[in-house]
Parts: sequence; C-alpha cells; structure tokens
Amino acid sequence: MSTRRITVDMARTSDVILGRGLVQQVAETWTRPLYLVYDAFLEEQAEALWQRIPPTAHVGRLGIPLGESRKTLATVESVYADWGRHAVTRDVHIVALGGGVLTDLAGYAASTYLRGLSWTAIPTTLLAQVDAAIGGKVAVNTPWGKNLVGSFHLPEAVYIDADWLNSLPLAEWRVGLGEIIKSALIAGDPLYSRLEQDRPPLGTVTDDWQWLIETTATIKVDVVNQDLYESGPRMFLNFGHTVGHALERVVGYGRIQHGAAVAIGSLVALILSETHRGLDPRVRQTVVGWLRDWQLPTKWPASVTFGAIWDALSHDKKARQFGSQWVLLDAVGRPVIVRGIAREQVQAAIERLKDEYGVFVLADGSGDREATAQRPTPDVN
Ligand SMILES: O=C(O)C(=O)C[C@@H](O)[C@H](O)[C@H](O)COP(=O)(O)O
Repeated sequence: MSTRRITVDMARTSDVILGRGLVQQVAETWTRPLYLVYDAFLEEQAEALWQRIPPTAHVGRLGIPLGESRKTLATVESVYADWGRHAVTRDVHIVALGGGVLTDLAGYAASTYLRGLSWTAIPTTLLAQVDAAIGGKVAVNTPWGKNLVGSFHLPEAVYIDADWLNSLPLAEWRVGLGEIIKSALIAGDPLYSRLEQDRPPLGTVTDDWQWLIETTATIKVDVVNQDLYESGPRMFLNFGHTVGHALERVVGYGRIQHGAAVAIGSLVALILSETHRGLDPRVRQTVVGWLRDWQLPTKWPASVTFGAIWDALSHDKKARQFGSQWVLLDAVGRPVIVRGIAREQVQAAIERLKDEYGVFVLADGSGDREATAQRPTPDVN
C-alpha cells in the first residue's frame, strides 16, 4: 500500500508590546467584540479601561476575587457561566487584566471555551510582566500539583506597561524577583552582570526597572520561540520551580509567596548544580546576596518535611515515566536538564541549605495574594 503524508503546519505569533501608557491608547482602537476578565481588586482600573473601549465592542465583563488558592477549575467554571450568560461566541476576544494568577486562569478559560477564544493579556504585576503572561502557558492548580490542568494558548498580544507597578505593594514586587533572578541564571549576561552591579530598590518604576523588565521579557520570548511546547529548552524557564512548586503545594497554595518558593527552590537547584555539575559555589554566594538585598528568603520553612516535598515532586510537569528531570547549571548562562538525581541526593541538598542558612517559621499572611493588594493606578482614567 502506498502511503502519503500531508502536514498541518500553522505559524502562530504572539506580540509582546512594551510601553508606558500604551493600554489606554490601544483600548480606544479596539472595535471587535470584547469581554474583559479582571482581578476584582482592580475594579476601579477595569472600569476606567472599559470606558476607553468603544461601547459597540462591549460584550461583558467580570471581576473575579483571586489569589493562588482560587486558581482552580471551580473559578474557571464561574467564568464559563458568565460567558454562557453573555452568549459569548467565537468572534468574542477575551481581554485579561491582572497578575499572573488572573492571566493564567483567564487564559485557560479562553483556551477551552468553544475550543478556544482569542485573547489579550494586560499584566499588572512584575511577575506577570516578566514571565507569567508571556508564552501562552495557561493553567489552574489542582490538589496534586501546581498548574497541573492547563494548555498552551498564546495570547494574540501582551501589553506590558510598567506604570502598573507603581501602585504595587513591595511584597508583590518580590513575587516577581524570583523570575528575574532565574532568567539571569539561565541566560547569563547582560542581565546577570547588571544585577551583579546594581539591584534597584523596589516600589517605583525607574529606567533601571524598565531595562530589567524588557530584558527579562525578551529572554522569555527567545526561549519560547525555540520551544513553545516545552519539549526541550523551555524547561530551562522552570529553574528553581521544581522544589518551588512542591513547596507551594505542600504548605498550601497561597500560604507562601510564589517568589519566595522559587527563591528557596533556586538555592536547592544551585546546590545540586554544585554537586552534580561542578558549578562554581560563588554563583550561589552571589544569588544569596541578591535574595538578602531584596528580602527574599534563603531559609527553609521549618514545618516542611522532606517526605512531603519528595511526594510533591512526583507531580512536577518535567517528570517522565523514567523519573524526575531537574534544571541545573553548568555555569551562569549554561542551563542543563539532568535526570536520575536520587532521593538521598535531593535530601542532602535540602539538608545543606538548612545547615547553611537555617529554617524559618512560615507566618500566616506571608502568602501570595498576587495583584489583590494593588491600589488604583493613577494613569488609568
Ligand atoms: O513559561 C514557562 O515555561 C515557565 O516555566 C515559566 C515559569 O516561571 C512559570 O512559573 C510557569 O507557570 C511554570 O510552568 P509549569 O509548567 O511548571 O507550571
């Protein structure tokens, strides 16, 4: 029998557009039917944005109270229900306004409703601007693991306006720092050397911050361009997240900030990089200095046992039937995927972290309420 191969080959693009004040300008030009999903804590800003969109484009809007603990399928269902009420059809474009939790959740709802609606992300937190909103990974958490139910659904556009960050509480700036540090470690210079020279204070958007945001976003775009579906180099973006996500699951979603969990996870990955790949220990010293400067943790949460972490690691999305895979470093800018790290070796790395930096008691209220504490942004009116 002769065989024939015909191939579906579809190019997909996703524009990341950076600039101050750009969202307000662009909203006035939106004419197709639009539905706005936003973090309920951004009610005032969402109202201002809605007023800028021509009324003929208005289909509906929904503010959802969010936080990592509400990034669930139940919340997605409440979004579907509202889309059903508004008779959302395939030509309706979804606009998602908020932090990483909101863009992950709204993007996931958009990827599944009517088998996929087009969407645009307007990230309003540092985490979302440098990482979460870029690259089309959309997901919700399950009791078994972080972001376990999700898909790859590229937003048509991501509008990164750093002015949103001027109203962000310091704790929420810190949530995003873990991703900037991760990007510096996997991509190296110029980001790494810039952070070595200077770590700008949190709280106000300056030219230094604009540079850090644009550079980190560009690193992410470059990696996603090589490997949208994470079968290779995109795994590097998960540096520090293997143990980070396990910590979030073990202590309970929203009970530890994502940035704090990634900071601790990055130190474990650096220790393993030293023992398994010969990474220069001075890299870890440098990173510990950055974490201390920016008041991110270096210690291990006292209540978290190794057994619980090990169980949680089995749900890491990089794991395969043959076992776990880790993102480690041969050197700054030279990440590598490593298989076959034994339980005792992971345990030894965590014990070493505890010995060298100590443990801390996770206080109530140290959790992640990304975006929820954001105050009205003066420039959206
Ligand atoms: O976009 C990616 O790819 C990343 O891995 C970026 C991570 O920083 C981000 O937290 C992502 O959501 C984690 O991906 P996951 O597949 O482990 O859920």
